[in-house]
Order: sequence, then C-alpha cells, then structure tokens
Amino acid sequence: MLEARSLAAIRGERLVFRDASFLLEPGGALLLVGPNGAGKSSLLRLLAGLTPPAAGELLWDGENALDDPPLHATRLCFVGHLDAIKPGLTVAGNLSLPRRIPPAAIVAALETVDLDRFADLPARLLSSGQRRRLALARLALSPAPLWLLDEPTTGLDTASVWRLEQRFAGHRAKGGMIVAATHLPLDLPGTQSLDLSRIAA
Ligand SMILES: Nc1ncnc2c1ncn2[C@@H]1O[C@H](COP(=O)(O)OP(=O)(O)OP(=O)(O)O)[C@@H](O)[C@H]1O
Repeated sequence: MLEARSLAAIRGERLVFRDASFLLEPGGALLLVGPNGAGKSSLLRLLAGLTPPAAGELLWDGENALDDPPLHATRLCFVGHLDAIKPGLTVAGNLSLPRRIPPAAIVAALETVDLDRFADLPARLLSSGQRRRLALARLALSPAPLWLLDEPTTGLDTASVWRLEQRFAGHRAKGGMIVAATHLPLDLPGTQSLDLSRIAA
C-alpha cells in the first residue's frame, strides 16, 4: 500500500504544490492531472525517490518509503516522459540495460508492445511512437508492484493505447499499482485522480 501524506515539492526555488495526499491500495490506480507546469512530473519523481519532498511523508505499507532508497527502488518501475532510449543500440539491446536479460524475455517484452519484429533494428530508426512503446516494454521486464508513468500514451496509436490499457488491467489484477500523469483520457476502471492544479502553491 502506498500512502502520500501532505507532500510538497520545490523545483528550483519555487514551491510547485503542497498537500498532495492519496492512498493507493494493491490493484489501485491514480491519475495525476492538471495543466502544464502543475507538478505532475515533479510528483512522480518524488514518488520514485528521485527528489526529496519539501514536506510531508511517503509511506509504503505504513513505513517511511524513503528511509531506504535502494529498497524503494526495487518496488517501482518508472517510465519517464523522456524515453531514455540509447539510439546506437538495437531495439533489443536497449532492453538489456542496465543488466543482462535472457533473450527470450526480451522478445516476450517486445511482443507486449508489438515491436518484436524490430528487435535487431538500431533504436535511432524508430518513430517517436515506437520509441515510446520501447520504453513501455520495460514494464514487462520488471517485477515491481508500483508503475510510475509519465504521459504513457503520448504518441501512441489507438491499438497501442488499447494494448497498454489491457496491460494495466493485468498488472492491477495481480495486485500491482499504477500512478500515471496524463493529459489524455485513459480507460482505467475504478481509478482515483488527483488534480494538481487544485493544490498548486
Ligand atoms: N529541474 C527543474 N528546475 C527548476 N524548475 C523545474 C525543474 N523541473 C520542473 N520545474 C518547474 O516545476 C514546475 C512543475 O513542472 P512539472 O514538469 O512537474 O509539471 P507537469 O505538470 O508535469 O507539466 P507538463 O504537463 O507540462 O508535463 C514547472 O513550473 C517547471 O518549470
């Protein structure tokens, strides 16, 4: 269970939001919404333990989640809005980072985003939507219960959005949790949403 209690974020010198609170149970999903600059990416970074909160607490099963950053990192898979693709590596090679993964697992991960036929192509040749799909293929290789996703559907075609929604449903059915920042509608039944513009500082 992930619980945020009155989190606040400072970026640069500026307080971006304060009093961000939510409770996410296993199988739950939370959409972060709000206009550009409201702080959706900042909150995701904070939930990932990449930047410390200016105030408030983040709890995992009732314990301070950020006390042990390496442990917290094992709980989550973060797909940021910059896809972090290495253009000089092949599509398959990108999934072998930062650790070696068995080839069969890589093919299976690429199948989840319909990129398996491009496995040996240099990643620099992918379209922007295909690059996004490659970044999202990492979800299939991670056992982490918490998925943190920044604009996961940007640039995706309709079929890819549908496939991703199916994967979200499968992850939640196994007790996984999802926090996604988005400007686009996502079909996630029973989802909470947090409007960052309401808690902008
Ligand atoms: N590294 C940084 N240094 C200083 N300010 C930053 C930094 N990163 C973000 N900000 C500022 O923090 C605020 C929140 O940015 P953030 O990226 O979290 O918003 P967002 O809601 O995700 O926006 P968008 O919808 O455009 O992706 C913005 O005003 C932005 O200028």
